[in-house]
Amino acid sequence: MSQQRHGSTPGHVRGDDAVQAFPDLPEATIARLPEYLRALHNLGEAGADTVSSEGLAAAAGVNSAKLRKDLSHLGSYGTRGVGYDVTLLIEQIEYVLGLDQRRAVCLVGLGNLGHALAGYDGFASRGFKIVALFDADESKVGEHIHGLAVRHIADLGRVAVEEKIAIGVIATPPGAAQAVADVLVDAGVTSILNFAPCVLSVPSNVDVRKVDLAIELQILSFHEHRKASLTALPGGRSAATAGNQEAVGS
Ligand SMILES: NC(=O)c1ccc[n+]([C@@H]2O[C@H](COP(=O)([O-])OP(=O)(O)OC[C@H]3O[C@@H](n4cnc5c(N)ncnc54)[C@H](O)[C@@H]3O)[C@@H](O)[C@H]2O)c1
Repeated sequence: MSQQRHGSTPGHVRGDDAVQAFPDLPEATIARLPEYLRALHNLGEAGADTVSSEGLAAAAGVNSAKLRKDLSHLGSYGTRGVGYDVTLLIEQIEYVLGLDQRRAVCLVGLGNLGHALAGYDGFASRGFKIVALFDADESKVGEHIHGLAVRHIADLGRVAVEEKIAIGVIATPPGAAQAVADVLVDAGVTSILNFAPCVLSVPSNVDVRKVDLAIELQILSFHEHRKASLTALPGGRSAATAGNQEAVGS
């Protein structure tokens, strides 16, 4: 997943109180915090009270030096010989990510992808509630998907205010995505997750994150290409010993 930046202050993520409280938090660290959180939740569910930096790094798929540096930005250093308190660290990361407040999400475009996203449990279990669905196709309006009725995109402005929508997810064809982004922005939504393969133009106070699985596949294709050229080198140097793991979205 990539982030579109806006405005005259590159690197500054706007509209997020938690991040404003940590102005020096590097973007790459922010991107890894959800990985740590997921690993910590799994460890907590497995009964762990504490975890070493090596244990947490392995569970999150990063190296432990990077993890310690990331967590030091939050003022979290763990206890020598004991490690990090799992519950405390979960609370701390949730606070930084602003997950202590439940954020209402709307989804625009209820085609193949939109249907799958609307039924995805992973949003609710991680603190995001899809409160409204919108589409421009009259034949879809009124359809119930996982308990929510699809509304017409023309109602988005009113519903966004009523439901205090914080984040808009775009799952329309790329040709419609800019118009949908404009509607979201006019409705006061300042965070957009864009699944359409296009660049959106938005005001400087709006944050856009883009998800494009095809780009991730292209990056993997590059690694395949590189591995093939390395094994073809004289001496057959293989890259297979140094696997790289990067979360989709980082
Ligand atoms: N990010 C990814 O990895 C990924 C993966 C698959 C698809 N996609 C993208 O997601 C988008 C949706 O794909 P899909 O297969 O679900 O398409 P789809 O054609 O099945 O669905 C698109 C939906 O958007 C609605 N729509 C069109 N214009 C609209 C508008 N102005 N306002 C509101 N709704 C509108 C349509 O009525 C339809 O229901 C596409 O842009 C596609 O390229 C991204």
